[in-house]
Amino acid sequence: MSTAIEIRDVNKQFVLRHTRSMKEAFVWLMKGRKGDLSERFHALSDVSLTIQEGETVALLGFNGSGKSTLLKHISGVMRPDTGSVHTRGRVAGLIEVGAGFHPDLSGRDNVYLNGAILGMERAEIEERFDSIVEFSEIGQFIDTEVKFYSSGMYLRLAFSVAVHTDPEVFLIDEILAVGDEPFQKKCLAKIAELAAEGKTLVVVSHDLDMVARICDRGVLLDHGKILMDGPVDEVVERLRAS
Ligand SMILES: Nc1ncnc2c1ncn2[C@@H]1O[C@H](COP(=O)(O)OP(=O)(O)OP(=O)(O)O)[C@@H](O)[C@H]1O
Repeated sequence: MSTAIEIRDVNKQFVLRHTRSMKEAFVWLMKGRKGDLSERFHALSDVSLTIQEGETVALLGFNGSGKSTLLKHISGVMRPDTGSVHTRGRVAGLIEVGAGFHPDLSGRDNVYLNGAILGMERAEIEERFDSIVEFSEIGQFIDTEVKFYSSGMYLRLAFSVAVHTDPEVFLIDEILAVGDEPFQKKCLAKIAELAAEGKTLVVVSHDLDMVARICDRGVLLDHGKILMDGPVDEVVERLRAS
């Protein structure tokens, strides 16, 4: 089995910009701009994680623990300040609803745009177009500009494009929550199918029962650090106990 995702010593800081009073800014200027008006915040601290091909991994933790930030590093939309992230094979991420979609274009044009962003050739998209639309159940709305879509409709199309790219690594953040129940079930069945085919999955969700069903391994994050890494049931139990 080979490595699908290799994360080594990743650190990521964000700058927290506070609103300052005129007085504070004046004092800061008078002191010769010493010190920093902004504060730095460690979103990820020395995170190392190796995920093998075919593993199904849940990133778990309380709000703000760094799960989405870590997933964005794996997808490549964020880069670490220090450390490295390597992935192998085609990566498709469902991280933010509507990301990679252009609001003024129709669903049809966005399938081509999003498919290209996810690394598909035009001929591949053409070949899979009908199947993408069928899975999404968008129907006649495929020729409507996506700015008129509901968040559930966005999700349907984005999920459908992503699974049709035939990714080796599939990343999913919370967003399934915006789909209605029948579509969520359909997505979960599709995700289980991908896992059974040996694809690598990394999932972020607060739905602990759902992740325990679809993932084997759990990684618990706390204040940007990995606190526990092991069988998903044990990690879920630890999270529930904390
Ligand atoms: N672009 C950004 N700029 C500044 N701070 C950010 C940015 N992105 C995330 N953060 C901060 O980093 C921390 C970790 O955020 P992240 O979204 O990774 O947490 P999470 O574990 O996914 O949380 P949740 O369960 O609420 O989705 C949070 O405190 C968040 O405010």
